[in-house]
Amino acid sequence: MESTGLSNHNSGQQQWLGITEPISFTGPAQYDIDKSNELDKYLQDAGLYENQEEAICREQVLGRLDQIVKNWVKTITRAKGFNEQLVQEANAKIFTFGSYRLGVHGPGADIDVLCVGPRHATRDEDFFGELHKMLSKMPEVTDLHPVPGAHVPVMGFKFNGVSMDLLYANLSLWVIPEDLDLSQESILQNADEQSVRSLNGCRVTNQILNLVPNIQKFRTTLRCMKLWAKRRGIYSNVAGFLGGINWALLVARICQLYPNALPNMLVSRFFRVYTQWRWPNPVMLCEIREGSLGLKIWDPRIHPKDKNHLMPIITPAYPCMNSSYNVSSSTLRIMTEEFQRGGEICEDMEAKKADWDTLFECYPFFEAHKNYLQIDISVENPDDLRNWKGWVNSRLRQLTLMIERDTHGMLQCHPHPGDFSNKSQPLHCSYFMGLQHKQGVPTKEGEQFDIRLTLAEFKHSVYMYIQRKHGMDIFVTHVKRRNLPAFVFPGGVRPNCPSKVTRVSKRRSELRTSGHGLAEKSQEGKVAVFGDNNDRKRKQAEDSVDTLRNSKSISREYPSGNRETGDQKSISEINPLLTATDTSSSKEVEKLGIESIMCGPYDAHQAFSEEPDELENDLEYRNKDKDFGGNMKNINLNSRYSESIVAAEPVFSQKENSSLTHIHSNERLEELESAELTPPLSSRNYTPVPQRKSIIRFATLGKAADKSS
Ligand SMILES: Nc1ncnc2c1ncn2[C@@H]1O[C@H](COP(=O)(O)OP(=O)(O)OP(=O)(O)O)[C@@H](O)[C@H]1O
Ligand SMILES: [Mg+2]
Ligand SMILES: [Mg+2]
Repeated sequence: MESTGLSNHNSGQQQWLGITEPISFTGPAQYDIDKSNELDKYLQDAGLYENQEEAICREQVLGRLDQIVKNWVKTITRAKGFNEQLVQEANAKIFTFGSYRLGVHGPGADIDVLCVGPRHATRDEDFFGELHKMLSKMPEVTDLHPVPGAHVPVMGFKFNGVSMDLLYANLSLWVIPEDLDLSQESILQNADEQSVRSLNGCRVTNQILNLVPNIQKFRTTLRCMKLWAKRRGIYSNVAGFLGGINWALLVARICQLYPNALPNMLVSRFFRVYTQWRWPNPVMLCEIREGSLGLKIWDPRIHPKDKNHLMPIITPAYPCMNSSYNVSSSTLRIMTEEFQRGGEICEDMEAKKADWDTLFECYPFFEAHKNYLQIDISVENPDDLRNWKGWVNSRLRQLTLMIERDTHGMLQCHPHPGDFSNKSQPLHCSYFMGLQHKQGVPTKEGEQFDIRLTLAEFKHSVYMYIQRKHGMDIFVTHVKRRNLPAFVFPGGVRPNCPSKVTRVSKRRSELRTSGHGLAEKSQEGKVAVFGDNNDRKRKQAEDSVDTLRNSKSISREYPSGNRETGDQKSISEINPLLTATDTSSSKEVEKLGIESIMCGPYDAHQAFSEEPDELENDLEYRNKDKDFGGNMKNINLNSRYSESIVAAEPVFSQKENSSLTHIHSNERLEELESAELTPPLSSRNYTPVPQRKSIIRFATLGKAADKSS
């Protein structure tokens, strides 16, 4: 049985959850009560909650699905010749997990469901065979899409219009009891790898709910962070950002660290903690247990590959794993900037200089860069589009890694997590990536980057899709901002003038507008965020806690928490490290608190002495685990990539070339210009959209080059 994680330690009168003591037991001030109510309303107005009718529909669908798997298991038990008693006893059961189980799903979200079956109900023959056949005959079931070869095999479909991801765990039990408890470790005994992975989702979701001090506050905060991450373009596991599970774990840890905080406080502490977090120190909700079954757990001290993880967010159920292995240095940098921006806006909100709208502003992706890569894909048959899209989407992360590798990190990629399509071309779809010169590094006179080979290599790897059909094509082009196709803009209409400059983090704007010495500047910026000014604000907030203690006005929606410990003294008491500091400077105290929770057996300096090699690691992982249903042909990609990575010769060249990147050192902001048209290296019968150039050339042409910017 997994531990509930409730700590026996007492801090004053408080029990707490997690691997360290909380940073603060402070409860809400009136400001927090108001702000949390405002946030609730914002989330409701944003349409995040489904209505009663939809909720009932989901429950009915789940009831029907449970009946279906129960019928299925009886059918296959009988067909296998078992006696009537076993047929009667034969049982299968469904469990929900993911955002639906956590209670943070929005209208239209999928329901993640695990079907648990007895030992004689096999995955390949019975689940992906017989059950698939039964579902395919049901009129309520549409879009049935089995992916038996995936890392976590899944059957996707819609049931009465509700999207479902159905996994299967084949247990070693002959009979599945109705009150089966998935939390017990023995459930994993003799289960195959896929079953262990499939069970993991439910076990993790249950543990998260056990490990947060207040589920309702966790839910509201998580809904907020999910909406925020989607608006800021950083919600996507496959693109190298974070997905639902990762956001849930990050929020859950904040809930542990601030057990009495309301959602608005949790949101601001989220940004504060994760801006200061020294990755790759892992975020964990509980200790990583070794367990008794010898299953592989995340441990960079033992497994060299685990050292490559840049932003480890560890799942809390045995066998503990890192849920965010897709994060790269680029996506980590982008997310860190967003955390910084979020933190600054929360502080401005306290000063009444910003509101929730400011925080949730959409990231202006198509205004943020001057240069983009457009990745167009096409098929000949509508049935092929889903597979080809899924495959290419799962490979795009390679492109960013390859470009950054081949330009020695001087060109940075910013992937857009979504896809775009032009209504007039239903068999096409496009992905986009922003390109920018590495921030904070002065460019050299005449510096050029040639990424043609990189693109060719990428396309070559994409074309190795083993299920590739005739007409499945990909075409990559460089586009300047002014030449972006209209279909990427809302309503398919290109805005006449760029939207009002949206709020970026102070750190990012410093990096954009300064030349040399930016790394130091960003450090200064960071200090400033947590400097004197904030201590003053924090003091004000805590003063208002005291004021509230004497106040009778308590909101109905968010009654203020236990305030017995809501003062600075209690923070000092709970954490010996904090007692050594000047308690009048509570922000500094919190900062030390954040530092202290990162120490431990997985300390970054100890565990991560080697330079990570994301690309090699990722390719090896993908190649082996076939995480997107299709297989790659068996060629040794890894050794080839490793050679490129270690190559002493720079990949970029100084000589004149029709497809080079020129970045002149005396320009602060690079301007990129399309090259003369050169035939594409591998365009395979695809007709490019006019105006775009097939080969990439980047040139700094001075500030006047891009009149549209
Ligand atoms: N990278 C991963 N590592 C571990 N578990 C994962 C991972 N990706 C998905 N899962 C499991 O599968 C569940 C469902 O994944 P899904 O992508 O549907 O996200 P979700 O949490 O349900 O959020 P969403 O609202 O986006 O659907 C997760 O909650 C998690 O338990
Ligand atoms: Mg889901
Ligand atoms: Mg899902």
